[in-house]
Amino acid sequence: MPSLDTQNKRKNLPLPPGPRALPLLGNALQINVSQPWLTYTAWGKRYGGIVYSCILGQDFVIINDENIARTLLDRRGAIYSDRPVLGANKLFGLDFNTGLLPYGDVWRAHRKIYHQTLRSDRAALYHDIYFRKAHDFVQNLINFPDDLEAHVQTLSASLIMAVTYGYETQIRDDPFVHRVQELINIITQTITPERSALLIAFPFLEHFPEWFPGAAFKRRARLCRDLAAEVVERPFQYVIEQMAKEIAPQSMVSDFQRDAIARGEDHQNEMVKGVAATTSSTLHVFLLAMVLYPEVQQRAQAEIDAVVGDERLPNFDDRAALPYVEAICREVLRWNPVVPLSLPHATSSDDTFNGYYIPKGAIVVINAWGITHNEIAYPDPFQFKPERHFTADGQLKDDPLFNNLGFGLGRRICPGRHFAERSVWAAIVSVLSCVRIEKARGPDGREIEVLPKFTTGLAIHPKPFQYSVVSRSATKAKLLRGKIALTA
Ligand code: HEM
Repeated sequence: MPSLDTQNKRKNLPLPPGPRALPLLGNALQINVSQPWLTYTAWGKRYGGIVYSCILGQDFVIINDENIARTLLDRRGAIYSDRPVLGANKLFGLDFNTGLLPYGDVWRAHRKIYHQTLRSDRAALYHDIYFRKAHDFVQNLINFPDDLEAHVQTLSASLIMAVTYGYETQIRDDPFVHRVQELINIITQTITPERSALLIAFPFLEHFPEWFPGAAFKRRARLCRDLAAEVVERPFQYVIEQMAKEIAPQSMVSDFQRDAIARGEDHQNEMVKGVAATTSSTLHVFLLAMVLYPEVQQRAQAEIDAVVGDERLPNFDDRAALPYVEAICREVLRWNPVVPLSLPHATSSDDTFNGYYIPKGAIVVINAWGITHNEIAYPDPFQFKPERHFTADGQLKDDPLFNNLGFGLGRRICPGRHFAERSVWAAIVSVLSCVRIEKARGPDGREIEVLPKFTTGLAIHPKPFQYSVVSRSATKAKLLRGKIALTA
């Protein structure tokens, strides 16, 4: 049942179709809370590309169709670029985060910084760093194959720390990487729009004491606030101290601080926080796919061997000559988008679309998972098939990685996508070039089957699975360890 406000304002226009709602609760009980994208995909099949639902009085518009998503978010950006005001953001000390800011001047100032430091030509300046970290990652995989989760986290957090703050993390077990990861786990598992609808509906929950039964989220909130303050402030202070001593290496923060000082502006600390989860989860998905699809791995390795040979490691100059590796990167984002419902958008004014009324303040959910699992656009959607990204005459489709729906849409599209797609490509091509990822074998010598299972939340990643890592070439292993020069 729509909120009273919505009912009063919609005049004669219907809301988009959707499931019948219960009084007060709305559709709250019909949603699979741990995997809401499954519910939304089922609703999409029944009601179409745009669906209305209501949870505890909060309007939700769910988009299950890429064209509709692009029409509304890309072409009507002035209406569809807000974020829902989620009580949980403030409670968890995350209201500083660009991804959660309302559409307005503060958000614009954040985006300007991202644009200055992460747009395509700037992201290209970090090529050395992407590969240096990718090579550390492959070495970690070879030396400590049981610690996959720690390695993907180290890779993504250390990339971000190096580029953002000029801070070199340890190759393994960096205490700062652990803190960032703790924060990310809380953010991605606790703060979903569906859970936050509870706080919107029952704001008094915020005031329950921490010891109150059922108020466990308040304890997590306090932990999250402390972590967020630490993760944001500590590295920023590090840069400021290094700058004062005139020994700060080049980084996004130091560059930006120098510019800001030159322009006489206040110092700002609005850099990348809490985004490491997406890059690491993407690599996690890639490794899972390689264990499950050895024939895909073999084909990619044959392509790399033919182009790169055994005497050097791949670099960005090889990219155009490796279309199958490119298709693997696209398929990783399609097969299991790590932010399955993107980040929720919200409408900042009323709108009409195809004769439907879209209320102001509605939470707009892009069901990226549902769209990339549509059987018509992607036959056999659960199969990992890089071949689907080629045209019938064998050309890679004109659909570059940085445009992938997995990076969101419209004015809130991921500003880190150029950085992310380059660092993910560097890691994927380095892994494929140097090692084979295989199923692990049990004591009887038989392969251990892998059944893909995922965590839940705003950003998801595969649950631990068993695999083994086999070095493909002694020369490349030496190149990785830096014993011989890295390029031919
Ligand atoms: C494979 C890696 C990544 C994926 C799949 C990804 C995906 C996304 C998605 C789906 C959104 C929401 C877009 C929308 O609302 O329509 C987003 C937003 C965002 N991403 Fe990424 N991202 C990745 C890496 C990064 C990196 C490396 C950075 C920064 C260095 C970054 C910074 C951000 C920021 C700041 C936002 C919020 C933008 C806003 O609200 O205006 N992301 N990302």
